[in-house]
Amino acid sequence: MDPKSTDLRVGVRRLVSRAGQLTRATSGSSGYDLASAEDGELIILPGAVALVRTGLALELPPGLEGQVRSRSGLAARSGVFVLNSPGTIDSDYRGEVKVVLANFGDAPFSVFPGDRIAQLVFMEVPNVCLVAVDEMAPTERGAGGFGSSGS
Ligand SMILES: O=c1ccn([C@H]2C[C@H](O)[C@@H](COP(=O)(O)OP(=O)(O)OP(=O)(O)O)O2)c(=O)[nH]1
Ligand SMILES: [Mg+2]
Repeated sequence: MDPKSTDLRVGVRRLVSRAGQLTRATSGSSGYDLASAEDGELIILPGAVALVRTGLALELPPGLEGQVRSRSGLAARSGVFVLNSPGTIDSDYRGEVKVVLANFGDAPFSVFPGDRIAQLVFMEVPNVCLVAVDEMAPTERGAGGFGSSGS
């Protein structure tokens, strides 16, 4: 795809030859699919969690993060999901992107090299200026939370 002048440059480094390419299933997909770069089958037992290698490292520009999100098909069909979804890939991280994959299903789940196990969505992180305050503007919700609006 030809880069447009408005595109944010994201460097992608493949750490191992078996690492997949970051691609989107369709041009309208939000997420780039993350595939397993483990060197063999990985079996995640029911109730277990595995840290799955992607073999990829990213160079994100300041102000951009990567969010590691579950794939709904894996969640709906197998009960397999990204435990910490959305996982945060910090812009200053230069290590390997890994996926914390949990199996909530009732059967062992096999991950083979190249299997698409999660997706990566790029999101802009606004710069904020934190200011200590003693008073806050009142709102209708106030301190209500955790079901305060009813079931
Ligand atoms: O699903 C994830 C979540 C994080 N990371 C990597 C990239 C991220 O920049 C780094 C730190 O993530 P996080 O801040 O969530 O972890 P932490 O427990 O706060 O560790 P740290 O103290 O290193 O920030 O770990 C992943 O590869 N996959
Ligand atoms: Mg952290």
